[in-house]
Amino acid sequence: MTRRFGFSIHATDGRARTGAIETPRGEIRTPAFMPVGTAATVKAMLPESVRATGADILLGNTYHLMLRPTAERIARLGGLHRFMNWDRPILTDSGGFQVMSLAELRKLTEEGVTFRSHVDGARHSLTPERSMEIQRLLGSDIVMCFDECPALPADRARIEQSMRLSMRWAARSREAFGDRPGHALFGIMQGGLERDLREESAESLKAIGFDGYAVGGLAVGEGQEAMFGVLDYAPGFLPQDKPRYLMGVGKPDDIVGAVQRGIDMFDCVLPSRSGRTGQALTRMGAVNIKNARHADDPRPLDPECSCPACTRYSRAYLHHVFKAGEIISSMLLTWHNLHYYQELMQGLRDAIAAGRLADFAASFHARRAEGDL
Ligand SMILES: NCc1cc(CSc2ccccc2)c2nc(N)[nH]c(=O)c2c1
Ligand SMILES: [Zn+2]
Repeated sequence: MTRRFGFSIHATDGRARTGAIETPRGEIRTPAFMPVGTAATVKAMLPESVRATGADILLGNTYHLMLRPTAERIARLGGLHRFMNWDRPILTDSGGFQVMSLAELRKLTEEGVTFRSHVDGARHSLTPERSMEIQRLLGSDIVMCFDECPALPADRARIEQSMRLSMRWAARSREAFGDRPGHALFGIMQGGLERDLREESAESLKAIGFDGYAVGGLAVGEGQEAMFGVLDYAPGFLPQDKPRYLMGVGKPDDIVGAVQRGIDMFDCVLPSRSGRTGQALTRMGAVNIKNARHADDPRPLDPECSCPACTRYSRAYLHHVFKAGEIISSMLLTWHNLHYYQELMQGLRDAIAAGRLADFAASFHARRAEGDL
C-alpha cells in the first residue's frame, strides 16, 4: 500500500489510455467510472454492494455535506470514509457547481459565492479557501479546485471572464490546499466551446501544477457532438502523464467516445437516478421496466448480465415491484445499472490493453438498438 498518490499508464490505443491511480486507500483502475454518493450514500445501495459492482472510488458532494450534516460534524465523527463505511478512495467536488445549480439567492464575487441553503434557507459562503477546508475536514483523497461553471447559453465574453476567475480560484485553491502527501488536488479546465480559451485554461493550470486535471464546463446542455468537438482537442492540452477527469459524464456512449479521446475518469448520476425511475441500461440499450409488455415476461432483464437483478429475478418481478413502488425496485435496478457501467469500464480497459478499442466501440454501437427495448 502506497503512502503517495501516483498515476501509471499500462497501455495506450490511439489517444486512449488504460492504467491505475495509486492512493493510500487503494488503486483506481482507469478508465474509471465513479458512482456518485451525494449525501454520503450511493442511493439505494450498501457500500459493500457498490464495491461488488466493481467500483474502486466514490464521489462525495461538498455542497450537500456542508449543509447537512456539516463537514465539521463529519470530521468530529472520524471523516467521510468512517462515516459512510467506505474505506477506498473518495473524490469530492468543490461545491461551486452545485451552488450554481441548486442554491437560492446566489451572489458571485471575486472572493467566492454566497448563497442560501436549499435545505433550510440559512446563509452560507464558499470560497476556494473554505472549499479546501471542507474537503480536508471530509478527508477526501482527491480534492477538486473551487471553480465556476458558467450557465449556458453564455457569450464568449462571459465564458472568458468566468474561465479567468476560475483560474485565479485555482491558484488560491492550490495555495490553501498546502502540502498533503497521499492526497491529490485536481485542477478544472474551463473555457466553454472556445478552443483558445480551453488552451489558455490548460496553460494556466499547468503553470500552477496539479496531481490531475478535470475538464469542466461540458455536459451542460451543449449536446454530444459539441462535447466531442471540444474533446477532439482539449485533453491534448493537458499533461499526458496525469489523470484526466471529465466531470458529470455521462451516458454509456458519451463515455466510450470520451475514452477514445483520452479521458480517464468519469462520474454521472444517470445509472443510479435512472435506476430509481425504472430505466435499466443494458448492452442492447435502455429498457423501461414499467412498460406493460414486461408484466408476464419470465426472462431476465439481460441474460448476459451477472448482477443479482439479472441472475435471480424476472422482468415480470422487476415490473411488479416497480409498479408497487417497492424499495427493492430501486435497489435491484440501481445495482444492475452500476454493474453495467463497471462492466463497460472493464471492457474498455481490456480493449485498450489489447489494442482493439476501435473494434470494441464498433460492436458497442452495433448492439445498441435504437429507442426503447
Ligand atoms: N455537468 C458537468 C459538470 C459537473 C460537475 C459536478 S461533478 C460531481 C458531482 C458530484 C460529486 C462529485 C463531482 C462539475 N463540477 C465542477 N466543479 N465544475 C464543473 O465544471 C462541473 C461540470
Ligand atoms: Zn444486470
